[in-house]
Amino acid sequence: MGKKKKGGGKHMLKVIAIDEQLRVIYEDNVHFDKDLPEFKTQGGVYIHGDRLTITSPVLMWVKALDLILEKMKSLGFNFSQVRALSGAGQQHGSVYWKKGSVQILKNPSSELPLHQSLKACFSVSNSPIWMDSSTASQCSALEKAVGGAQHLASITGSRAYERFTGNQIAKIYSQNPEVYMETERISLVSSFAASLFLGAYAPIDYSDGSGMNLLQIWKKVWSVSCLDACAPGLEEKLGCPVPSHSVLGPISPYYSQRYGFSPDCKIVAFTGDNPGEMIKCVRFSENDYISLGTSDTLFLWIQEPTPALEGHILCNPVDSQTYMALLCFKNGSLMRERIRDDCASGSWDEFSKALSSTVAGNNGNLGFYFDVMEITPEAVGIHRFNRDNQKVSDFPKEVEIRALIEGQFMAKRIHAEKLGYKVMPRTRILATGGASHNKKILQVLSDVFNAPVYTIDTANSACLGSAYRAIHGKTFVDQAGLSGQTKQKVYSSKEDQRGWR
Ligand SMILES: Nc1ncnc2c1ncn2[C@@H]1O[C@H](COP(=O)(O)OP(=O)(O)O)[C@@H](O)[C@H]1O
Ligand SMILES: O=C(CO)[C@@H](O)[C@H](O)COP(=O)(O)O
Repeated sequence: MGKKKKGGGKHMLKVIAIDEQLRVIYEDNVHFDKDLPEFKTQGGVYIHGDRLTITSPVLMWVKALDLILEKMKSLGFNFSQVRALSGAGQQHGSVYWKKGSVQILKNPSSELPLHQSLKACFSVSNSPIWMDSSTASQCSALEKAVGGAQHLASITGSRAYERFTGNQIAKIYSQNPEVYMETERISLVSSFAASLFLGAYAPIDYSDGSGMNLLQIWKKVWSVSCLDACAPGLEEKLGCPVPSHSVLGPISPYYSQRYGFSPDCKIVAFTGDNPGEMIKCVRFSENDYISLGTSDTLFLWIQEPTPALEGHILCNPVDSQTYMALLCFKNGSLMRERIRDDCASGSWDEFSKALSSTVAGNNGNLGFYFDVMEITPEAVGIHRFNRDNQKVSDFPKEVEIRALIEGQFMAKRIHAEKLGYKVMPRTRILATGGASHNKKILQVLSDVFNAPVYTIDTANSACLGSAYRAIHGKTFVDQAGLSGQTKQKVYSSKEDQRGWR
């Protein structure tokens, strides 16, 4: 069974149950705004007056869990059959447990919904989440304390980001030291949800822990210099990080008494939504995954990462010896749509025809297209260069279309390679999102990466990934046949078409 504290956003809690054949046998969700209107959130969050501070009420998450379990019970779901349970939560968000709360967490009354027992357990009632960008000063201080942005990236996999948990904790400590002192444990959203099932503070897993600017990703221990730069006594409040597939222990007796779970049901470490999605999409083999949705996101399997100022390196949730790179490009589909409207009369068919009528390499014509400030790299504007490397102000329409698509994919490959990514003979790219319906676009992707491209279905990815990890954690991976994957090979690179390399 897998649970996830978001879903195509951060606005719902989802549940999926799978059987031994990995078939989905139950699926449901609780929508925070609609099903829990008493919290008055919008999209599951509160946007504060400064427009920078963004939080979610922690008790809303607990109440959502009560609601979804009650719903399953009333529909006759057989909890006693659940052998293992895991989950994924939006990355970076943090939960602050008040001193003494562990006793309540250990032993809540099975007569009451959990949110009633836990209502006084949180020293911060509104949890900072990944959308928050109010910690610019803490980010500069952290980079300065450890010797610069690149040095921080070399330790933790990322330079300082405002949403990353260490900077959020530093802000709470500097603004409310008494609240920080009153806190006995700090959880990520993922380890918080795991704690609710475990009836004890669940450890943070390596993969989600890599989104904090605090974990030394090589030795997989907290970095003392980062901890010290954020707040005093932090190590104790975080607990020891663990591998993402760790079995944390049996489910809390509360769930056996209230819902009929077997006392043998195991809780497998929860992780972040992006690592969870990686697990679902690549399953347990070394694939790379590109989501071509509103924005373009790359999830890459990396053996020897070289953290850079752009992009994130996280510990790999599937294989603790390797890493995953996460790269996000804001100018994805909306940029493609704009060029489609300008150069192909708003028609994807015409856009595709332009790609077919031009040659790979675009006769040396190249462009960078950023209608909005890009994340990777931080740049804006449209920049075109001809075969003589001269800046030009426009291209013929079909050259423009190819320059856009080749430019977008070359940027992805170059930024990925900066992070240590290597295209290998075994490289396979799994593509998803709206633009993955366009085979001409996928052909360019395949040519640029010189690797075969497959399309995959990613509905409920992070949630399903959690359910797979529940099985993975219980180590009956082989019996369950987790190496299979429903996907469709759509395009081969030119080299691949000549035979298997
Ligand atoms: N045939 C197509 N060719 C290229 N892009 C497409 C095509 N069909 C849809 N898209 C793009 O897919 C985008 C939506 O992708 P989707 O994965 O649904 O987005 P989201 O990230 O919001 O989930 C649209 O913005 C659209 O530009
Ligand atoms: O900040 C990040 C990744 O670094 C986000 O991906 C969060 O993990 C939540 O994302 P969505 O709910 O929008 O997918």
